[in-house]
Amino acid sequence: MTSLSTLTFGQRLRAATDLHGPLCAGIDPHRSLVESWGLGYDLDGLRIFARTCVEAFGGHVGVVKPQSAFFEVFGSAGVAILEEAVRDLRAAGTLVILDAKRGDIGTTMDAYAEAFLGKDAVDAPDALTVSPYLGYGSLRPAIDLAHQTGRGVFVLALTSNPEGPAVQHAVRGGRSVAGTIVDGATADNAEARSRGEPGHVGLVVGATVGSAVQDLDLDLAAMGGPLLAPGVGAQGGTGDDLKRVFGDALPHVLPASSREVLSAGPDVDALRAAARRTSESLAALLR
Ligand SMILES: O=c1ccn([C@@H]2O[C@H](COP(=O)(O)O)[C@@H](O)[C@H]2O)c(=O)[nH]1
Repeated sequence: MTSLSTLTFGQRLRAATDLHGPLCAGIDPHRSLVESWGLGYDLDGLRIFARTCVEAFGGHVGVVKPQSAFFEVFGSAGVAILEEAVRDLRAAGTLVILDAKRGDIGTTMDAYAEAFLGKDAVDAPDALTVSPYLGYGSLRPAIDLAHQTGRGVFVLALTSNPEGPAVQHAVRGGRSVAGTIVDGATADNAEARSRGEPGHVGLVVGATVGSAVQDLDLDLAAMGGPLLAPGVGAQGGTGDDLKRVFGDALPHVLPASSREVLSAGPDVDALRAAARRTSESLAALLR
């Protein structure tokens, strides 16, 4: 039997979603959520919140996306809790996309890549979200290192927030900014695509972006990598929105939902059941 660690990120992601469904469950310990679980908004509360999510999702949900910001708020001790969650989720067989949206000039990007995607990275996730707004090419160290270490990256293309279009829809030389990002990912996934396999470069396209994919003439189905779609649930994105936004790219979509699923906590069984219900209804819609 092939060991999981010899598989590429694209292959592992496909196996995880085939087994557990397409949901990417977020771990976003907002103050209001932590308090609604009856916990203090402090290190002890954060630790219990994270461990409860790990117990509910680990081995039961295919993909989990912790939001780094909510752990960084608590300084290095908060980051240690995040690292523990990443380690425990992966040990339970759940893929982890760390939502840290790193992006910088190439030489600094080298260091970010080593920190999160390198072979010696501490408690490294399976994939990292990255921001291309210093230019898609500035992400080269992360894209290449992820490929070498069997990990993935998710590049922001069309984000779910209302401020995104001002930058992402801008056109230069006849191509939108988002279009150049799709083109970059398509090129980086070409080799995997030629082998009929999913690529390791994914894109972030929000469930709330309306007709932008069609308006900007983006061929997401041909991109060859996964499409992480935040905005489902608390931001108003629905299953029908996913259908409208992604069209024939739907089979590649990984819908991400944090607050809506997390609001079923703190009971582990209730949290797990909410994730399972969401995943099942999304699977029926996407496949
Ligand atoms: O375009 C983007 C990119 C990332 N996010 C992140 O996803 C979750 C969404 O949380 P919900 O509670 O389901 O709204 C959060 O961590 C965001 O930072 C996004 O929403 N949109």
